[in-house]
Amino acid sequence: MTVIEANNLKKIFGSIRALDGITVKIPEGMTLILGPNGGGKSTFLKLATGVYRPTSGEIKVFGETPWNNWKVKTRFGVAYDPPAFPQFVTGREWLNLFAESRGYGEEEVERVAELFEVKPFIDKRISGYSSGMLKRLSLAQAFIGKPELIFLDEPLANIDFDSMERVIEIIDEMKGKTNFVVISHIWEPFLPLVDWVVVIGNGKLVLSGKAEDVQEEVERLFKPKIRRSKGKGAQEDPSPTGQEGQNPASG
Ligand SMILES: Nc1ncnc2c1ncn2[C@@H]1O[C@H](COP(=O)(O)OP(=O)(O)OP(=O)(O)O)[C@@H](O)[C@H]1O
Repeated sequence: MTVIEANNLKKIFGSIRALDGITVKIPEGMTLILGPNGGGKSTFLKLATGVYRPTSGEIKVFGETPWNNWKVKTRFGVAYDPPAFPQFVTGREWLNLFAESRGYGEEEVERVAELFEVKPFIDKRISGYSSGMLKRLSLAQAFIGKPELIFLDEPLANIDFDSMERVIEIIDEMKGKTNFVVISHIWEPFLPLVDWVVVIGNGKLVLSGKAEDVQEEVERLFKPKIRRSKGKGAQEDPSPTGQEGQNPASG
């Protein structure tokens, strides 16, 4: 089944062609959207979630146009990047309000707060949250009510390693019951879970295909090739302590 379908989708901001005619079908399961900075990934997500209206063309989620469509919006959860919240309420107040708008109560807020370890700071005002806390709050919000589809924009950004593992585990546990569309520059941890990959660059569709079929291409395009300079002062093989030639084990 197709979950998201775009036909010649365009979004233009003044002179910027953020999306320049994307035609793609995203099937059920977990989809990873990749691409260079400024390529149009977040714009695609905001069109899919009804934040933006297409300049031309169309996008459909569950067969419906998300712009101005409150009903279809209740069928998915979203965590945007960067997360945006009102500043002068607490995390709990915000999550309660959001849950209530979807017909859920405080128990559901407790569940997602537990899931993403938001509880230690849930009663503090959001204005005092660190970027990692904001990210965890945004993830908790996206999972309220176990929606049929969850969009996550950079879910691993700004969170510590333990939280990263947790996010991957949670998605793994929910896979099969929930569809995921994830944008992430840190994509390797997701590879074992991914069914479909979409690459958007320069406002255009670069590729779209089954994860197993495009994995090599994705690695070729996005695997970081970091070369260290061998110039003056560079060390071939630094010791973990940084004390070259003073390894206590060597005497
Ligand atoms: N609201 C906006 N107003 C004007 N220009 C915008 C707006 N949103 C995005 N853009 C521009 O559209 C282009 C695509 O941006 P977008 O955020 O979709 O890219 P991205 O692939 O998500 O990038 P990144 O990996 O850096 O997050 C960029 O040139 C960006 O500056």
